[in-house]
Amino acid sequence: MRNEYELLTDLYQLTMAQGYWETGQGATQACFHAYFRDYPFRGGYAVACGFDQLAELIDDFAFTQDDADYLASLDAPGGGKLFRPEFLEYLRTFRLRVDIDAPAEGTIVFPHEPLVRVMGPIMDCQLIETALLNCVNFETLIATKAARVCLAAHGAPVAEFGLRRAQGAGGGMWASRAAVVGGCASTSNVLAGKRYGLPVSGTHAHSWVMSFPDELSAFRAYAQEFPHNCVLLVDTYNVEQGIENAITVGLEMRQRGQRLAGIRIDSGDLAWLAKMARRMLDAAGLTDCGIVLSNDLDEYTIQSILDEGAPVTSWGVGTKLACAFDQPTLGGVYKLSATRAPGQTEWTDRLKISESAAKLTVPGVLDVRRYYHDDGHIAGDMVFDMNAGVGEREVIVDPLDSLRQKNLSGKRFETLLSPLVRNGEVVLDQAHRSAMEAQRRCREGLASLDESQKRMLNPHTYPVGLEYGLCERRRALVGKLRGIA
Ligand SMILES: Nc1ncnc2c1ncn2[C@@H]1O[C@H](COP(=O)(O)OP(=O)(O)OP(=O)(O)O)[C@@H](O)[C@H]1O
Ligand SMILES: O=P(O)(O)OC[C@H]1O[C@H](OP(=O)(O)OP(=O)(O)O)[C@H](O)[C@@H]1O
Ligand SMILES: O=C(O)c1cccnc1
Repeated sequence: MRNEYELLTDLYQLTMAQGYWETGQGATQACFHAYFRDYPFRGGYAVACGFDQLAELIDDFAFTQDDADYLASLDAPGGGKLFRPEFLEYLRTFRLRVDIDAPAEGTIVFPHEPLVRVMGPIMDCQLIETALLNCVNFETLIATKAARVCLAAHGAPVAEFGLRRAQGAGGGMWASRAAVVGGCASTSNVLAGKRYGLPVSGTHAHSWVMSFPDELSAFRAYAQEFPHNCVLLVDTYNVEQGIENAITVGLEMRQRGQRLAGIRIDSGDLAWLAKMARRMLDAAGLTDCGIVLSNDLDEYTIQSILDEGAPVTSWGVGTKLACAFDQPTLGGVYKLSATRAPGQTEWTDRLKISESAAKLTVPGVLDVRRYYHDDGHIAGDMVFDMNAGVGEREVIVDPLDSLRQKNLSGKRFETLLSPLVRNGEVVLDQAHRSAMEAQRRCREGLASLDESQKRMLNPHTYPVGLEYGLCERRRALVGKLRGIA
């Protein structure tokens, strides 16, 4: 079945499109940027994600006769039809003509810098706005949550278990992929594994144990069936008794030349129980049997359990990861920053002024330079206008407080945005769209952050600023628009 992404939008995008088409305004070239304003989860970074989905959206974007028939059926509130038949006829042959640039998935990103740049006829740019924000906002949020959870786990593998609690099937699919981009070693979501090439993993449920006359026979049956990846859930009735039964089965497996891979504890005081389990397993000689913990975990409970010295081999994290439990949205926006009349070469700055400094937009056709210290840690991000370039003094100015400035001259840098779509065609090859490749990039990106930016409590704020000349230009434009310059 087609995804029908062309209709996965707010109605006003389509009514504006008809207006643009009718007035001839639709041919005006526009530049939009998607960005977010606040660090998710009160953290110190975010993990860019959702661009594979965005590429799929662009690939599939076409209005069918069925779409046109549906739109033709919509009544205008005051009477008559909402859409003109000539416009719907135009949509039938419409092809997107946008250029889209974004950082590679898995790149570490920060508030107030462009996460996606879209350029093309203004009508085209707006027709994709809602669906673009839908996938980039959600996936960036979940990839960031996953990175936080995995950092808290200190390298022990985290399996994503959230599908059953995710926000619908679509949310579950994207959450599983984004969780792996953010660092999860695997997902329990089989369709996501198939569709996105993610490692899948799993243990067994309490129902397996409950369906047998007793726990020991349930464990024995499971070990017979899955001798190569046997993780036994020990908390169906009594954890201590469950561990003893697992030990019995583990020793039987050893006699057959097999290994009990682990036990899973899914309730109670997980730190206390994990320590008890380790003592019992070691005393029985099963020192190579791992301990998997699950049950309503997130980065905070994982940190607390590890702070208590719990000997944990791996983690299963579901609900609080797949639903971004403590912050359900990233709040990313999509703002017009420049326009160009048909046939012209020069871009005209566009600015939205708001009483709140945080909501003042940035004009121009923007990109980001990421500067590095000699030791490989990142030093600061500069938002600059691609057409104006960067002045000789590589100074960034905090967009919310112009007194805060930082000189980045002489440091090594890279530019973050790279081509994803050109003239409506996806140009990023499949290899660069892989979730596992994005996971590697995310790991490297997290290693380039200072520890102070990764801590959970009041992390250090990373310097992101406007290039000095761009900041001055914005200041002048604000004055002009307010009639004070
Ligand atoms: N040592 C620990 N430190 C911090 N948090 C913990 C620790 N052990 C367990 N937790 C967390 O405490 C919460 C306990 O939740 P809850 O009371 O629902 O668990 P439970 O008693 O096992 O019941 P249920 O069977 O319904 O899951 C979970 O979020 C779990 O992750
Ligand atoms: O706790 P999460 O992070 O969401 O991880 C997934 C949970 O899903 C399963 O429980 P189940 O759905 O059977 O419910 P339960 O809470 O009663 O264990 C599993 O045993 C985990 O506890
Ligand atoms: O495989 C598991 O252990 C699993 C999968 C989904 C949810 N809870 C646990």
